[in-house]
Amino acid sequence: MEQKISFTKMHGLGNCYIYLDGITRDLSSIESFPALSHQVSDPYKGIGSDGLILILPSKKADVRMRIFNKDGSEAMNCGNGLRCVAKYAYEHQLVDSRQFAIETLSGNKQATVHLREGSVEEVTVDMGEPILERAQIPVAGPLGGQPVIREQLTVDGEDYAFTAVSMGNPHALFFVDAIAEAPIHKLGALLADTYPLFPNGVNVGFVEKLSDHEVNYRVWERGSGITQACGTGACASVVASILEKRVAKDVPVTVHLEGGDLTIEWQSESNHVLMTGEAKTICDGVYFQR
Ligand SMILES: N[C@H](CCC[C@H](N)C(=O)O)C(=O)O
Repeated sequence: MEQKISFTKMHGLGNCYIYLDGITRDLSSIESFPALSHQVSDPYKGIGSDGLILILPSKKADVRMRIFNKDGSEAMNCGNGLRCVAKYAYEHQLVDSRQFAIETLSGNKQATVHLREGSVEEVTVDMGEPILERAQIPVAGPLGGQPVIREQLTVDGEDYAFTAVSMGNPHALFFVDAIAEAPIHKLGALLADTYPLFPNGVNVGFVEKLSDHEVNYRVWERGSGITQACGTGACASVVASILEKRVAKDVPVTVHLEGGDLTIEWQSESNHVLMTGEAKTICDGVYFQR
């Protein structure tokens, strides 16, 4: 039986999701969110997106975000999604302040978001602490709390080095001399979803340092493939750049992504990572699920 599902399509730097409001609407008639994410993400038979995001009531924070990739897998966090949830919740009066907390599945439990004064399209998110312990990211291999910094990886006879960071979701960062030459298709397709070294899969990122406060970053996302932008990945790219001593802490770094720029800062005092960038609404609509 067909059911009509109201949605809002939003993006952060071109990383677009279908957002369902589970606070003012009842989503209990939807049988499977993973299946719905796969359906709506299809650009020809669905709406076209990088996945599905639910805005839900929370017992621990002001609102709760759940995020599903194109392939239906549920992720622990989504930076671009957090900025768009912040915009949606404020504009739809689901919260009564420009600053509030959003619960995610991330180990950091919740992110604090702040809509910049005078704007509903510029959001700063306190993403909490990066997770660097190998087993927590997770990366397979010797147990222990050591961070994974410039670990060697040989693929088809080619040697690579990566640094691994979790922002609640796992990222492997490869530094390249020129982002245009990053082996994003080769390593993305191989590592993102079923490679044994990454038991939960991994978002595969490529970073080119441009200056002490500027990097280029591109990504093949776990569960969604190449996207225009990845907020948690941009955070991970700056953390990895600092771990590899390419840039310094406490410096706002401009991360240039395919879809635009984010400003990321890893602060020494709090050990938290701050992310600032846009959040845009594309359209409201009704999806006919069959
Ligand atoms: N594909 C990611 C989730 C989406 C993250 C990204 N779109 C962001 O903005 O952080 C994962 O499976 O961990």
